[in-house]
Amino acid sequence: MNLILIGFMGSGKSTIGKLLAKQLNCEFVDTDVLIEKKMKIPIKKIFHLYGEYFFRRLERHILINTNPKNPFVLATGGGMPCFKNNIDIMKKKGTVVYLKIPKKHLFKTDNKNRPLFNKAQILLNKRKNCYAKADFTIENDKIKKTLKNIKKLMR
Ligand SMILES: Nc1ncnc2c1ncn2[C@@H]1O[C@H](COP(=O)(O)OP(=O)(O)OP(=O)(O)O)[C@@H](O)[C@H]1O
Ligand SMILES: O=C(O)C1=C[C@@H](O)[C@@H](O)[C@H](O)C1
Ligand SMILES: [Mg+2]
Repeated sequence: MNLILIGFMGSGKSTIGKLLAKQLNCEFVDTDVLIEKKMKIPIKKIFHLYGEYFFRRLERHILINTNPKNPFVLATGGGMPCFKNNIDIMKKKGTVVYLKIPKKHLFKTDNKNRPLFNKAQILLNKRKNCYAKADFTIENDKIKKTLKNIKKLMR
């Protein structure tokens, strides 16, 4: 089973994705990491130099062209599912899980390297409907519990 984690910036997609892949013994792919490797500069700089639309197109290209041969866990960028029909592409590639940040954690994480964080509340409202298209929603309160809950979905 392929798992695709979506959710707002700082919701834990990369953290949970990495741990989950280890526990499930499958491949872990993080689209933000792939983009930084491809461009050889941090995401913040990509936004600064080329703008958001460039980044979104690059993200979509990475999504379409990332097709691991083995079962995988894919951690995505926070805005990826909400651009064009990316969410439909994701749902064709695997089971999409929306990692929801509990209200008490929202805005507490270190987000200085996330270029869009200053408009976080507006963005979150805009993206709610898109995130709701995921196959499942899991609240990421405690890491251990989140991992357990995601694994339950796979039984
Ligand atoms: N359940 C949790 N409880 C407390 N801290 C958490 C939890 N899940 C993740 N974190 C922490 O929150 C921070 C953000 O997590 P992470 O980088 O995995 O988010 P992300 O969804 O990948 O963000 P982005 O969209 O910007 O890539 C990290 O410092 C991580 O250790
Ligand atoms: O929510 C967003 O739009 C983003 C989240 C991060 O994962 C990165 O993809 C980038 O900082 C943009
Ligand atoms: Mg991440």
